[in-house]
Amino acid sequence: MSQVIGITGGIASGKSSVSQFIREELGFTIIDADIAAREVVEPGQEAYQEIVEVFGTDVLLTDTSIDRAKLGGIIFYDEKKRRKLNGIVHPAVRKRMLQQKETAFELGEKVLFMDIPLLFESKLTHMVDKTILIYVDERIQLERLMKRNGLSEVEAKARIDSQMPLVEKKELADAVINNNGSLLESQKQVKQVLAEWEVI
Ligand SMILES: CC(C)(COP(=O)(O)OP(=O)(O)OC[C@H]1O[C@@H](n2cnc3c(N)ncnc32)[C@H](O)[C@@H]1O)[C@@H](O)C(=O)NCCC(=O)NCCS
Ligand SMILES: Nc1ncnc2c1ncn2[C@@H]1O[C@H](COP(=O)(O)OP(=O)(O)OP(=O)(O)O)[C@@H](O)[C@H]1O
Repeated sequence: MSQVIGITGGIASGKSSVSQFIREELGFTIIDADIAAREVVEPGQEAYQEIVEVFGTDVLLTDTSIDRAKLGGIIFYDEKKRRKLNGIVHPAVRKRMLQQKETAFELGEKVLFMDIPLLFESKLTHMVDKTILIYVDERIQLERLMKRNGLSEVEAKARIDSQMPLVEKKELADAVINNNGSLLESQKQVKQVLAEWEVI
């Protein structure tokens, strides 16, 4: 029987690092919502035009692509605008991910993973059979986010605060990977969970 496992977490909690391990070391397909969200806003795509209509040409770079830093600087500080952007981008992302899932299953894959940051916030659990949460304490999340994106504490905090707290997500997930430690320790936990679920 085919199965979809959802990987979720918070911004900079380690989803991509864990997904990379599952793809490269364990050999599974990962469908990534962040990548889909980039593709559907490329010039010429449906969501692109809507973003320009709502947010104006101010959020475009000179090559006409979306200025992600600028758009982020708007929507992470304004819930109304964030909802507006989500309303434009999320339906297109869901559609794209479902197409990718169909293709993978048609190619004979039995288990695949979807990396969806806003799985619980957007109530997308119906898209997956089981959920794995990549958890970190908020202090570590803040530090890793500031470092990776070169953000100030205020900027990083605004991004974290735009999401459901990871302690709340813990209650909703089928399995929790504690990524406070090294990546190797997290990889061990992932293998343990997948072995318990008889996926590997
Ligand atoms: C605001 C945008 C332009 C900023 O782009 P940027 O390249 O800086 O960030 P990136 O897309 O890589 O996202 C990084 C992380 O930010 C968080 N995040 C992104 N969008 C949102 C959102 N609307 N609400 C809460 N958290 C978000 C996620 O944890 C995501 O993994 C971009 O994130 C975006 O278009 N967001 C709306 C679509 C969306 O919700 N994407 C997330 C999953 S579908
Ligand atoms: N166990 C770890 N130890 C040290 N650094 C880590 C660990 N896990 C992840 N990181 C680092 O923390 C940052 C965030 O990790 P990653 O990009 O995997 O998170 P993410 O959840 O995919 O983030 P986002 O949703 O924002 O794209 C990266 O710079 C990554 O190298």
